[in-house]
Amino acid sequence: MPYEARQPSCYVHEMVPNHSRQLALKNERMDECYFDNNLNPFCSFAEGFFYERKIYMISLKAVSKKFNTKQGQIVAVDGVNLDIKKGEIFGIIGYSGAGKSTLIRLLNGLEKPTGGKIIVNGQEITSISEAKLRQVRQKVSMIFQHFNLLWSRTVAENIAFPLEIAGVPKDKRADRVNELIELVGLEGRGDYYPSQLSGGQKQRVGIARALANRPEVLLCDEATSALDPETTDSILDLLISINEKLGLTIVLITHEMQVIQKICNRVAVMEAGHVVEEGDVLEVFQNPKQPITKRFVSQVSEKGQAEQTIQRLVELYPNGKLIKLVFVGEQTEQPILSKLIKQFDLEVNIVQGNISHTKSGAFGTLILQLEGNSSAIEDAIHFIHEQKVLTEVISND
Ligand SMILES: Nc1ncnc2c1ncn2[C@@H]1O[C@H](COP(=O)(O)OP(=O)(O)OP(=O)(O)O)[C@@H](O)[C@H]1O
Repeated sequence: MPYEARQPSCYVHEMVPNHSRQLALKNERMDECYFDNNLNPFCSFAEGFFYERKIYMISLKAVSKKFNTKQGQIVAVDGVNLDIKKGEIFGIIGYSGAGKSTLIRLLNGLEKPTGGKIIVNGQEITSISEAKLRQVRQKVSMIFQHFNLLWSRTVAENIAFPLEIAGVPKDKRADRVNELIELVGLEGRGDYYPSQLSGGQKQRVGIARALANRPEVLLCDEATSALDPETTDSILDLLISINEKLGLTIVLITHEMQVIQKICNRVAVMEAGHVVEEGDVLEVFQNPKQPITKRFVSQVSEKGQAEQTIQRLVELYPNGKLIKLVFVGEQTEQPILSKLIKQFDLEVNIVQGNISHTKSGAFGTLILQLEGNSSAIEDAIHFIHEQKVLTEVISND
């Protein structure tokens, strides 16, 4: 249902009637309609409730894309439903072959779906003419992993290119190019050729060029995958600032959870052509549901990495008991291990350990495998407790 019920009292004082939009709503059989001061979202009064119409910049309804190849049919995108809000940064993550590139190319009409509907800024783009599609594309621009710059043109000429195509007069082009060069932090580089720029600078040119015709949506196709981590960070910062300054909706595809973590409001996880999980980034990080999402989240969370390591150790050391000791400060200097071996009739194997030194002291963990009779193991754990070392049993045989 496209409407969300609200208690009547919550919006009344913020709304002004808007007659032109009332006409638009007549078809939707609403009794009355009101708008907030920004005319967005608009609401209507019907059956005693206010309904807030959710405004989406992009909606995908049961979208599929199949390719017929010599080897048979490939279903690259399979029945995807997605709603991307105006002004948000939306990330689509998946491993290679999941269907991300195909999906993003569907959003600006570079690919035509074999099933379903795609609505961009209120316009259904799946069945419109090529001429109309070209207009939509001016409002939905794209940046690429390998920048796709014109190598024989300078930075300024690259940025001016979409303006030339759109028929913007020369003097206006020059002003807009200067504005864009400043926006992306390339002052003084206007006369350089792409070959004279670093990877990060090339992507800045790509971003400036994509923004030239004031798009409403920026699609980013693995835009930072060819960059080193530091440059990636600076390009992501630039995307955040553009999103905030211009209110631009950004849709990006990536296979790196760091990118999602750093800049996205919401994320969809793709696997084998399907969106298998979707939600606010924080929620997905805190409570990933699907195995593939858990794997992506573990790329970036220490907890996730530790869980993965422990899982591996449990498989590698199935006998006895695996215990984890956590040392903090002075405990790191105690000879616990030698006492343990001397006092108890046990096989003690060090499975993994690390100590990190920080300005405020040392801390570390040690994972041990204890093999022997069960009462000796219990006594040993009790002994470690007495030394005030935090102990956790992570597996029993
Ligand atoms: N033009 C095409 N013709 C035939 N098959 C295609 C075409 N484009 C994509 N595919 C196939 O569709 C599937 C999804 O590909 P897609 O490139 O969308 O995935 P991806 O998640 O972007 O992966 P990658 O990051 O490796 O590009 C793959 O099996 C791919 O081989």
